[in-house]
Amino acid sequence: MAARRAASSVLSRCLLARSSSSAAAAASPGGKSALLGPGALLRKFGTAPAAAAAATATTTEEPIQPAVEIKYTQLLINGNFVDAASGKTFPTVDPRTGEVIARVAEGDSEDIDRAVAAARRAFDEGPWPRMTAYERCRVLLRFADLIEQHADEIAALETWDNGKTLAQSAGAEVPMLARCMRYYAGWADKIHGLVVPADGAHHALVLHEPVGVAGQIIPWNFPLLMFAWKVGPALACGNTVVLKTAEQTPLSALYVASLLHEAGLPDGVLNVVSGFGPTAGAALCSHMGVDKLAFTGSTGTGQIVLELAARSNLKPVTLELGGKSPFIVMDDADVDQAVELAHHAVFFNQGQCCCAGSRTFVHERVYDEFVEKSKARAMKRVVGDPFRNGVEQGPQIDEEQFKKILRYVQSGVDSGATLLAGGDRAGNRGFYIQPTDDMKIAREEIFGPVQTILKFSHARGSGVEEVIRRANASHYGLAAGVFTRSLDAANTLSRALRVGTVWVNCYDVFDAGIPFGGYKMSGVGREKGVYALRNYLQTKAVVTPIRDAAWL
Ligand SMILES: NC(=O)c1ccc[n+]([C@@H]2O[C@H](COP(=O)([O-])OP(=O)(O)OC[C@H]3O[C@@H](n4cnc5c(N)ncnc54)[C@H](O)[C@@H]3O)[C@@H](O)[C@H]2O)c1
Repeated sequence: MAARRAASSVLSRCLLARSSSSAAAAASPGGKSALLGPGALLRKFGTAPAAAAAATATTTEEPIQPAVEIKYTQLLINGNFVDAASGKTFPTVDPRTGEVIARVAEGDSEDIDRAVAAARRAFDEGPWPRMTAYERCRVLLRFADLIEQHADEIAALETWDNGKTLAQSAGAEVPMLARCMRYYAGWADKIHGLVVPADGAHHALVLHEPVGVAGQIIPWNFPLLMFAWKVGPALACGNTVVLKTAEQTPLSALYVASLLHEAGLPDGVLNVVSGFGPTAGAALCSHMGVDKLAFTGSTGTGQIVLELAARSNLKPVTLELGGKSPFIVMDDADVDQAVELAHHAVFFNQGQCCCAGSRTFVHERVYDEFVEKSKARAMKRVVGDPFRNGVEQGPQIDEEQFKKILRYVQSGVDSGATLLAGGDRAGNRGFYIQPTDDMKIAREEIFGPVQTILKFSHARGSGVEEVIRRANASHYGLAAGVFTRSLDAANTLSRALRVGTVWVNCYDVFDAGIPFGGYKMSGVGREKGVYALRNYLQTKAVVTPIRDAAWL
């Protein structure tokens, strides 16, 4: 059988459900809660008994050989693929097997120096900021065409290096990369300033200029999308770039960067350095020759990035950080649809999504039905080789993340949970749990396929204060989902939630034109849409006297 169904290996996603007997707990905000978790496929990484059993059950087949050649493993500096100055390399690993796909040049501070120097020259002396905006637009449009021509290879590379399903790479991420590039190509010749009607006889112009050299650091969960969100607006505005990719997923950015040069990008405009955070990443953040930083990753690293930027040259920083997003199901919701949407909100991309709807709040009137159906849906989830048709969930990115997810589930157990597993474990199908909102698993970002289902209540027809308060009781504020038939509830919730995106009766809609970013510790600034252009533009006022003005 191509893809093994979880029904035959239900330990791959356990259900941790709170005992229903406690009236006190049901009445409390922390109410009845359930956890659906982890469905990882990691033959070499399994440790905890439940997850290890699932991993073995789903990975007995030989991995499918990806139909793509690894062409680029060196750093891209000044238009050339080169070795690291140190000569060092590091392995990039197939998350299906733990085996090495390729060894990749390991950039560090010396390579960052080389890349920044190339970007500086390309900005100060090169044609990119000086060519017409329409010419820049055409390079980006040609790049989008090349992405589509090479879509199969790019998608295969992404799935191989990251473990996400090929269906997702080919059906969503590669098309979104091309779409995002066309979106920003369209902006290139529409960036213009203002004329201000100043007091007195002065001609006051506001020019929007490129910032200069942009340093960009991206994570491993959406390597291509993060490339698009960073590189697209920076290049459209006429900047040059040094991009530091995540050490777990260096391959796809190198491939598409080569296509961007084929599309006509001048040398030095985009430099790609593979390497680790504390070495290459920190060097980029601290570099005196970098004029702007854009970072996507965890909140903890974001704090380091901001500090390094402040201590060096005070370069402005955009941060896209972690989340613990609420998904709110009201009592008027169609439960079947809500279950499906909530399932995708949290399990999409193996749960490795900054905006994963990982705190599912469900109204008490539909809670039991919701939990039952969510359990059935999670049990049905197809875990397996991400190259196989029909597989919904591949492996987690690496051993570190896999173990971290299991530790979070264990922390639920340590907080008084009883494990409920299913299927083959007759009579001992999992853990029942009594979690509250204060549990670590309901507060911290797990970044894995673990769903926390929390119960809330309010008298029908009255306000939604309780769920608003609990949903907002987080240091994060990235996104939220609201599932209801009531326009009033949707309007109230979407204004009250302190988050950067509210999806109403939908989730994970990532149009290139819609801004994305976080409140609170989920980030600073916005990416995508017209808002991302602001990150890469300086504002200059030019004032000249007007002699004999016909009008002011
Ligand atoms: N808000 C968003 O748009 C968004 C999107 C995707 C992912 N994320 C977040 O990213 C995180 C997952 O990614 P991760 O585990 O790779 O995060 P991470 O912070 O560990 O790494 C992200 C990037 O930062 C680099 N880095 C690490 N230490 C550094 C340092 N000291 N100085 C400079 N750079 C350093 C890494 O090499 C990597 O390229 C999650 O928290 C997720 O929520 C946010």
